[in-house]
Amino acid sequence: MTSAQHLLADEVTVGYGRQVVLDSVTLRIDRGETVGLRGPSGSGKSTLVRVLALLHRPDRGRVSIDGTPVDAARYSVPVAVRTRVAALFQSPRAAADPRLSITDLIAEPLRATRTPEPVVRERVAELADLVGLTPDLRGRRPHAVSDGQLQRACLARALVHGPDYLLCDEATAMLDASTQAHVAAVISDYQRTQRAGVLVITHDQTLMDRWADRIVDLSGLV
Ligand SMILES: Nc1ncnc2c1ncn2[C@@H]1O[C@H](COP(=O)(O)OP(=O)(O)OP(=O)(O)O)[C@@H](O)[C@H]1O
Repeated sequence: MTSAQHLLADEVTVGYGRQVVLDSVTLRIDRGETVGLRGPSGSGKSTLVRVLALLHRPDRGRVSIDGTPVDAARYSVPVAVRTRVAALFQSPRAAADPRLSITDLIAEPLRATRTPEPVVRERVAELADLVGLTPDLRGRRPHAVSDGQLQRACLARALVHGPDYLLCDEATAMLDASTQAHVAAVISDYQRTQRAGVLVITHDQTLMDRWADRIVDLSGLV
């Protein structure tokens, strides 16, 4: 019997105060596929991403990774499990610590899991190359690079542990056309070569149609 290879939100319910945002929603992302998630503004797409990324614990229901249920929030989950899932959000400035250099930003998740420093340096250089960050940019801090360059760094950081699942929440929305195309291409290549499962949220219907293997509508997931 082959083991399950999917990231699953299973009958997940989330409310903020009295507002129920997700009501028993089930969504499955298989390894090797790109799922597009759409739904009206405010329908809970970002909330579902935070639940799947183990950043928000649902009120009911659960997330499972490759068939193993995850019942705790991110930092109570063992490293080997939580590093299987990474997320990339719309605003790199909100996600990046302004005190860190681009290199340290990418390295942060590796250092947090006590990776030996020579391995950190090698992996950061490899990923910075992959996302197109030239060496002159790597010592700069976030205020000294563009949004597009910072989002490339956030993508490198998201990939640094080699996640099996990557969640992209409007990750290319703030980027100019050429950076958007490059970031999307890096994610697609990663998805193919690592057989990763990818979730994409974008308001750009053309990009969604091109990128996703299948598209699910959040309003149809209850
Ligand atoms: N931390 C929070 N506290 C209170 N309410 C929240 C919080 N986060 C989201 N909400 C509310 O939950 C609802 C769903 O928000 P969410 O961002 O998940 O939707 P979305 O589908 O991603 O929207 P959009 O397409 O506009 O980004 C909205 O009404 C929002 O105001």
